[in-house]
Amino acid sequence: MNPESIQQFDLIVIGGGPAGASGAAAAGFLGKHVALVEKTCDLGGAGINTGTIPSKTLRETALALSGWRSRRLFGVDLSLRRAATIGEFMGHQQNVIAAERDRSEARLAARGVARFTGSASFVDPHLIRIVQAGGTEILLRGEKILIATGSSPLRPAEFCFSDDRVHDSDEILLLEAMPKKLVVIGGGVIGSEYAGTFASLGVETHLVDGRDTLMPFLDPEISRTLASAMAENGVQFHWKERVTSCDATKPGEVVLTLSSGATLSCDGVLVCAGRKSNTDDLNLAAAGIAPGNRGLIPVNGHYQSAVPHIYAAGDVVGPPALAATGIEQARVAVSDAFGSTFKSDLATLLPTGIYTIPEASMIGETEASLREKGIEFVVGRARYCDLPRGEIIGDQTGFLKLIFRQGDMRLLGVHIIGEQATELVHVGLIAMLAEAGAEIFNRACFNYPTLGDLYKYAAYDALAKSEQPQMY
Ligand SMILES: Cc1cc2nc3c(=O)[nH]c(=O)nc-3n(C[C@H](O)[C@H](O)[C@H](O)COP(=O)(O)OP(=O)(O)OC[C@H]3O[C@@H](n4cnc5c(N)ncnc54)[C@H](O)[C@@H]3O)c2cc1C
Ligand SMILES: NC(=O)c1ccc[n+]([C@@H]2O[C@H](COP(=O)([O-])OP(=O)(O)OC[C@H]3O[C@@H](n4cnc5c(N)ncnc54)[C@H](O)[C@@H]3O)[C@@H](O)[C@H]2O)c1
Repeated sequence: MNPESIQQFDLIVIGGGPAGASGAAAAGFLGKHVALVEKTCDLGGAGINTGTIPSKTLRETALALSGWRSRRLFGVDLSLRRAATIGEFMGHQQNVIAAERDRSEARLAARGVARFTGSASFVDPHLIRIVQAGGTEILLRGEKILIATGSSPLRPAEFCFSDDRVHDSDEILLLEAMPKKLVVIGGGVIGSEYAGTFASLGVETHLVDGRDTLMPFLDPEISRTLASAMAENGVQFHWKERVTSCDATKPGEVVLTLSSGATLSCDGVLVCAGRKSNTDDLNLAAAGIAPGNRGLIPVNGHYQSAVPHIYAAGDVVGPPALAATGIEQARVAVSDAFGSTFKSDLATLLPTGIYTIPEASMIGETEASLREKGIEFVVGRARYCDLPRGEIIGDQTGFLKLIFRQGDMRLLGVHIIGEQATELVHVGLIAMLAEAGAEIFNRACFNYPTLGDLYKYAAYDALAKSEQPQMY
């Protein structure tokens, strides 16, 4: 190819998911000449197309169709009296996805980002080849490069994904009929979220996990409460089990054999057994980058790879592998690449929001992490059902748990399960960023009746306990 036909950019972003789109927009905001290359026709990656947005929308649709939120309201029974159709279940998410893709395109256009469609790979550390659908090739040269190619579901060999009853978390969005009995493999975040969604629709739902604790990174009280709430919602757990074989040779039922020898027959299997980085097609060797385990690209605190002008952000660099964090990582990368102070570091406090039924959320320290560090603490709790707002919405299991440092009562950790947990956590997040303690909740006047008041009562609970210094 004639070198004059190679287009030059200040930044080439590979991947149009949350991380790539945010990095490209940030560089455009800084006045840089930016190209964004996305392999598929649609912007959005797992964030908009196959992960975050569809799964959250399906959950909300399932809650509405099943009348789940109103089933505990005295004298009101809006619970599902007929099976939801697949069309009812899937329709809303398709609209939400389309609207969010349009917003993402518009943001990039507003920042003057040039869009390319095709699969990108390295020719040399500055030169990127794009292969388009018809086989046409385009070459771009970038002063800086941001890799944001995301991740894909792991597909363990024992599952026959070629069968249309066996799905990963991408394919579940292509369901053409509602399963009667679904077995979800993996009680991580994806498996737990989808198990709750399907169970709330009345699908017989089984969850198989090799461990014996639901999401062990959660506060143990939250994890236990979540597991029992999910069981009450109809999820049947099979702990300390792995699938050793998946027989989909017969029509009708798929038969799964578990490590204990037990079998489970079902008409739907959803495998949520982790994810791997999308780096196989990038020809990273030509860039001088050696990926690690599951294809992860090693980076420093500014998301710079071993090759100084090449950055990587989002799922492709590994945990926490969230849309929330990928977006911020890409902004840090772009700031560093162009010497801007716009965003020098990733926030030290990163929330976790889990859209199970019920929701759970956390930020900061756990009791276990504080014990490990030898820091004395006081825990304050407030239950949804002890507040009028909790009573009004009929949330009988929800609670907020605040962890304060003994002595100065500075807030160190927030753990919530219940309605709006993923929103409520932000009150605690801001208090923690402001380095505030229990006193801020004493001073604050919250709307009444609200779930915000949980913070006040949990703080009062902790203040009362702090009179007797000990570890609670
Ligand atoms: C079911 C599910 C639910 C989730 N729920 C949440 C949630 O509630 N909250 C949350 O914060 N996170 C959630 N996540 C995680 C979140 O979706 C990811 O962390 C996020 O999408 C990662 O963004 P990314 O930009 O790094 O990668 P991706 O979103 O994976 O995007 C990468 C893009 O790069 C493109 N690409 C790959 N290779 C190439 C190439 N060679 N050339 C050009 N383009 C390429 C891909 O086509 C893709 O569009 C969820 C994930 C799943 C699967
Ligand atoms: N709300 C959110 O923030 C959100 C929602 C969904 C996904 N995500 C992101 O998606 C990523 C991946 O999630 P995931 O749930 O697929 O993976 P994961 O690694 O979190 O969980 C996988 C689970 O599957 C189990 N497992 C694996 N193989 C198994 C087997 N053969 N038999 C039985 N159990 C098995 C593991 O014990 C584990 O509990 C996470 O990193 C998370 O960051 C985030």
